[in-house]
Amino acid sequence: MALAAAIPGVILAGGLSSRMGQDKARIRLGGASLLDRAARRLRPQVSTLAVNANGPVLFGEGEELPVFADLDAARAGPLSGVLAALDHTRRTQPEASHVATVPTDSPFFPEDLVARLARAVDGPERIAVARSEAGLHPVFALWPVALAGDLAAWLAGGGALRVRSYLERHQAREVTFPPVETARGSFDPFFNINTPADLDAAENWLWVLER
Ligand SMILES: Nc1nc2c(ncn2[C@@H]2O[C@H](COP(=O)(O)OP(=O)(O)OP(=O)(O)O)[C@@H](O)[C@H]2O)c(=O)[nH]1
Ligand SMILES: [Mg+2]
Repeated sequence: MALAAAIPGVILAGGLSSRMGQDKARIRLGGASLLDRAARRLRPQVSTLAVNANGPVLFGEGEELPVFADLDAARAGPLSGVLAALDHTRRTQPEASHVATVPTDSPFFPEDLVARLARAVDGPERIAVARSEAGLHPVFALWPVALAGDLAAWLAGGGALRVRSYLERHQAREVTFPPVETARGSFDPFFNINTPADLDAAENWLWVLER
């Protein structure tokens, strides 16, 4: 199946950031917020861009984007954001077959993420998800709009909240991405900032990359 060229993108920023202790989307890394960084990186890869968040969103120097919240207050983890993304896409871009999601807290994700995931999609109900040496990265995925009803029923029916369980249920296609090579060694392109220590590590990799 040739995926329609136009794939919308959504940045998932609806979590609680409890390990960081403050909204991760607003945290600054090398002079830009994590949200602005994610937007800058995803923008060239998608047709339109929006943000899933459950509180106020701050666009610093970045482009102002449409924001939509979870459909209910359950805060059932990343799948709540995915469901909201499917609903948003169905309403705003009825012609799109899939929507791409990335989290707000992984500033180094691949610049060919969406293109490579799209090549793995072989049908209108196929999910494609990213993998690297570090493992599976369940929120870096292309989600079929056709699964909106199925995912809503899965969450409402008390289906497992783990994204992995939902990916297994639908036999998602996995696409493996290589490490980022630098003069100081390699690191995972899906490096994820959950804690203040992770932020320090990200500052170091950014410094190395900009050298
Ligand atoms: N919409 C929505 N997104 C969520 C929810 N929980 C997590 N996410 C998103 O899922 C992705 C992975 O989340 P984590 O980094 O594990 O969680 P977090 O809630 O942001 O941070 P912690 O509270 O420290 O776990 C991020 O993009 C989050 O914004 C939720 O209940 N609703
Ligand atoms: Mg995280």
